[in-house]
Amino acid sequence: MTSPPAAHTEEQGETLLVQDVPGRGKGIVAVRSVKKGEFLFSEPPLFTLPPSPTNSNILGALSKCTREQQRQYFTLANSYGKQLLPALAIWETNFLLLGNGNSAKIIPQPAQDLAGIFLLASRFNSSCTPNVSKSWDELRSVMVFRTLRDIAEGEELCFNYCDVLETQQERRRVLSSEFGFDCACPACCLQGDDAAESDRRRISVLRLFDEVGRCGNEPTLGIRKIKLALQMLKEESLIHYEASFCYDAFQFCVLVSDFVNAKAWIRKAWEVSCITSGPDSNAARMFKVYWANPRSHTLAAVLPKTTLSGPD
Ligand SMILES: C[S@@+](CC[C@H](N)C(=O)[O-])C[C@H]1O[C@@H](n2cnc3c(N)ncnc32)[C@H](O)[C@@H]1O
Repeated sequence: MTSPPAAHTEEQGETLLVQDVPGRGKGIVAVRSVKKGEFLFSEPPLFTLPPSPTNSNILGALSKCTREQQRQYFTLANSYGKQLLPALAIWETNFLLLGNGNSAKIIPQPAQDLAGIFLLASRFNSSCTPNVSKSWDELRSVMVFRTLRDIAEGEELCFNYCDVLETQQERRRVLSSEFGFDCACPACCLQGDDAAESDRRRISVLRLFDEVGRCGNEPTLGIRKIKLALQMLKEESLIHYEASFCYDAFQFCVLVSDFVNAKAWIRKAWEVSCITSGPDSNAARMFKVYWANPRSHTLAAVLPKTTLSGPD
């Protein structure tokens, strides 16, 4: 029998508590204030399987776990009641893809075709304005959780189960049909003008992603759109995707040999990726290399020289 996988929390001392959260079953709550970008814990999966296993695949994986691990597995939340067999229902309620679900989609995520069960992280509820990021550490085979903003003592810690750049209606539809619950997060509880304004910003950011990608020959326009997207992400308290936009801005700057502003943008991309994925992540490491030497980028000096602008 393998020894029980344990979440690695000792660096933080007493930071988290699993407790009942009104209307959402159990959840994870901060027992002290936590700074933005802090490491919360890392956790190895209890077991991993391809994302759509059968009930017997799951029972097979559980048979290799200790009795205590099996017992803990069957205490996890089940959003499917009797619609599915218990082991499968618990898997469907709690599995996490082994990938970096919420940072810039710049670096390929080789482990995305596997999913896993994490006994502690299964207690994270979902928020569409999350304050926690999760990233899969391929080298150490652990999921790493960090804070995306400053957290007050007593605040619930949540990551997002679905794409935060969708409208409230679409997010609620996905969370209901694919995850089996009605989302009660603050963003999904907005009503009237507030809900419409939040939808408008999130959809605009999604549209700007696409538009920025089509600005290859118009770097000035590209940077203007990036600044607009960053402003809307800030207004939505979504740090997600910031690093990706900053990396795009860096590329516009190197295209036209504006290496001063290129450095400012890639520095910001590095800072954000340290918060969302940690300083040892592939993205943070790549940004650091370009920060040291922006001229090493393959797009350097492809267009006529001009000066753009740096982050606000
Ligand atoms: C992975 S578990 C999270 C921990 C769970 N609350 C528990 O008691 O163990 C997922 C389940 O938590 C509940 N949940 C998570 N996020 C929620 C949210 N934003 N609104 C309402 N329920 C939520 C749903 O029942 C969902 O199926």
